[in-house]
Amino acid sequence: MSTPRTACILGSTGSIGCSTVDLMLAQREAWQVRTLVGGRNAERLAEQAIALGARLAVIADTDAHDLLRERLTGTGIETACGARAVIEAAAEPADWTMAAITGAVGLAPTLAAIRRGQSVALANKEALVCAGDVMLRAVDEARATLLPVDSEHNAIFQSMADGNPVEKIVLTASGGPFRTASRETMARARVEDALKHPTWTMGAKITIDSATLFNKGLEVIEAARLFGMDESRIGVVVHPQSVVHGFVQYADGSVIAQMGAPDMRIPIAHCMAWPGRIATSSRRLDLAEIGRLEFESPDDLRFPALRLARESLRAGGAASAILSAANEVAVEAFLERRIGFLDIAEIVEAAMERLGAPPADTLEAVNHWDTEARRVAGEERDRRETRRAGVAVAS
Ligand SMILES: NC(=O)C1=CN([C@@H]2O[C@H](COP(=O)(O)OP(=O)(O)OC[C@H]3O[C@@H](n4cnc5c(N)ncnc54)[C@H](OP(=O)(O)O)[C@@H]3O)[C@@H](O)[C@H]2O)C=CC1
Ligand SMILES: CC(=O)[C@@H](O)[C@H](O)COP(=O)(O)O
Ligand SMILES: [Mn+2]
Repeated sequence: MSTPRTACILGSTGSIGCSTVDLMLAQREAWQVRTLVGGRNAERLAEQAIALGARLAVIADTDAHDLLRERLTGTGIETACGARAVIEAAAEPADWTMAAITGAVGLAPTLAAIRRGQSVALANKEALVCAGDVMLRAVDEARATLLPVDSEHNAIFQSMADGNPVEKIVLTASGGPFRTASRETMARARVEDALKHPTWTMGAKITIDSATLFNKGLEVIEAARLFGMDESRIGVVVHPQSVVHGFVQYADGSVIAQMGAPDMRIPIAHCMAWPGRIATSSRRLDLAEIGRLEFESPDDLRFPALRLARESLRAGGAASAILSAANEVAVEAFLERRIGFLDIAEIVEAAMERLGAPPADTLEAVNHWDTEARRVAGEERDRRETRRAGVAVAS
């Protein structure tokens, strides 16, 4: 029997994290999970640490540490808490790390994992969007291997297997819950409506991003960074069934696509086994049962996110970091019912207009513009929230 590979899961308590834990439990003899990191969910983190026999469980929220310690008393599993402990945990030796913390807060731990120079399976797209140059430089310097978890990027990665020059890549988008909705319906959309993703089950932030199409915008930026391609060679097509995840077009006109059931355990398993493959119990595709695969162009008027993402790539510098940070602020405010659904893209556009595309080739600069974007987006959010409250009182 071969020696188990050691692993660390950042964001183990979330949607991607739980799928990764499932796969690791199904392959117990092949993996030794050393470190698990969660945000607030101490109960789930403790259960996972016990089930996997982890050595260390770290929780970002210091208020949740007592509960984590209590649940792990007598198990021999060490615990720690706070942002610094999360980064230190990510820097602990591990052959393979899953980076699945949501948002720019995942950047520092993901960079810490990259810097120790092993394999990092990247789900946390916001980190690559906000700090592309910094992250890719760190990958080169540490000779780390970055494996794309995001279903579309994993599909492209799998479809590029023959190493020939690529003419164009295409990412598919489900279109989200408002694919066929009118702008008026979208203006009135409630949190519950926006969280009804048609095909995937995911965390709240990415589910709202799918509804605005900012997820696809972030993914265009993610693809530009991962595959070193200009945005003009990265297409997006709406595909409501989420069966085809990405296409690669070659100079001879051939198009290679990857398909699979909409289940993240498939791309995660690909990253765990790469360059080999492992078995999963994920549902197999029955194309005759599905019957039809549809494709259509995205509507840029109802969904400005793709245009904004492309503008940010063309502008360069911190523009994509500003877009992503402002989007994080706006999505959080929408989930808290402080702003309307259409306000999300308007807040992002306003932050981009106000801050432009300043240089951002160091981590300090990225962090600075991330903070600035959150401040400016916060002002835009507050203005809109006040206006909404005024309208509500008047009516
Ligand atoms: N879900 C999916 O199918 C896909 C997700 N992705 C990307 O993967 C990432 C994760 O998504 P998803 O799993 O859906 O999100 P979830 O919200 O389900 O999970 C996020 C994880 O991050 C943890 N977390 C939050 N804040 C912190 C923090 N400050 N420090 C440490 N950990 C923290 C959460 O902990 P806790 O829950 O304990 O608070 C949780 O474990 C996102 O970037 C998303 O865009 C990409 C493709 C598909
Ligand atoms: C599973 C995955 O990779 C998500 O990023 C998914 O793509 C979201 O669905 P949308 O296509 O609706 O953005
Ligand atoms: Mn995706």
